[in-house]
Amino acid sequence: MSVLDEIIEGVRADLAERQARVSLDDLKETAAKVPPAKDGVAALKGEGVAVICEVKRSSPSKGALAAIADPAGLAADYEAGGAAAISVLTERRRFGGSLEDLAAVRARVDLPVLRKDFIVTSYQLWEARAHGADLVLLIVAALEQPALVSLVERAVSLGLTPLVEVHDEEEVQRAVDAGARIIGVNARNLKTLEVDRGTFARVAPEIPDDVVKIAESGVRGPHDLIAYANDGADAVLVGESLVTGRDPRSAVADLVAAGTHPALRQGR
Ligand SMILES: O=C(O)c1ccccc1NCC(=O)[C@H](O)[C@H](O)COP(=O)(O)O
Repeated sequence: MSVLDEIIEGVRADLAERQARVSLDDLKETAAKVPPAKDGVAALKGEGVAVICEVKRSSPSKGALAAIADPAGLAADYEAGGAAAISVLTERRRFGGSLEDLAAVRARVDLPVLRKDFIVTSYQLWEARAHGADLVLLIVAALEQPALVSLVERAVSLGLTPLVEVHDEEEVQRAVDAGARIIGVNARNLKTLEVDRGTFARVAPEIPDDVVKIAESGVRGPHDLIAYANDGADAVLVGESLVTGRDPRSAVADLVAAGTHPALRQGR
């Protein structure tokens, strides 16, 4: 069984518990009271390279990263540093996240918030909306094509912006066919967990011009952002280096400064 399969097995078990506790009707009722979702595409397609900052306590590849007792406080620091959006890992077993983290972050920041999880059913989309998410991650490698198409459509119908994650050229085609307007190329191989920063440069040319391109994983600092930007990234998604650093706010500010530097614009 691959790491991805193992993660999804755990996600399904946790999901079954939540579904037994909270009916879909109740979730829909809660979602109806939440303010409308913010436009994820608009937030990520600005002048410079947008920086999406992640709330990430642990990971399958690295184990424990940071305790993050106050995820909303961390998100507020990210916002003050100039983040374009906040990614909240809500998977519990491997990443130490929760829907409570998502709701807390939503209540604290004005930025678009991404529910980053392993979404396999529309129930999880309703959960995302009910807890205030604006965007949701859909991983092509985790979904058969009919399920991907239906989750993209359902997400959009709920006002959510899907960020569709790919790892190779074939998955780009599937994401485009499913109607993705934002595609994230994850440099982390979900079978080996190794990060290959060259993945974005190989895969991004297959993504149509009108689709927002996000480089995910492996950003250690401004030099990695600049490399991804030179390969065509509209945005980067950063977790580990921010949560393990001493000053997340200034680390984000450094990334944002690099992403808006005039010299970068000339080459794009
Ligand atoms: O981070 C992992 O080990 C991981 C393993 C398996 C599936 C997903 C995983 N991470 C999710 C992400 O995509 C990253 O959290 C995100 O791109 C940020 O990456 P990084 O800046 O390298 O923490």
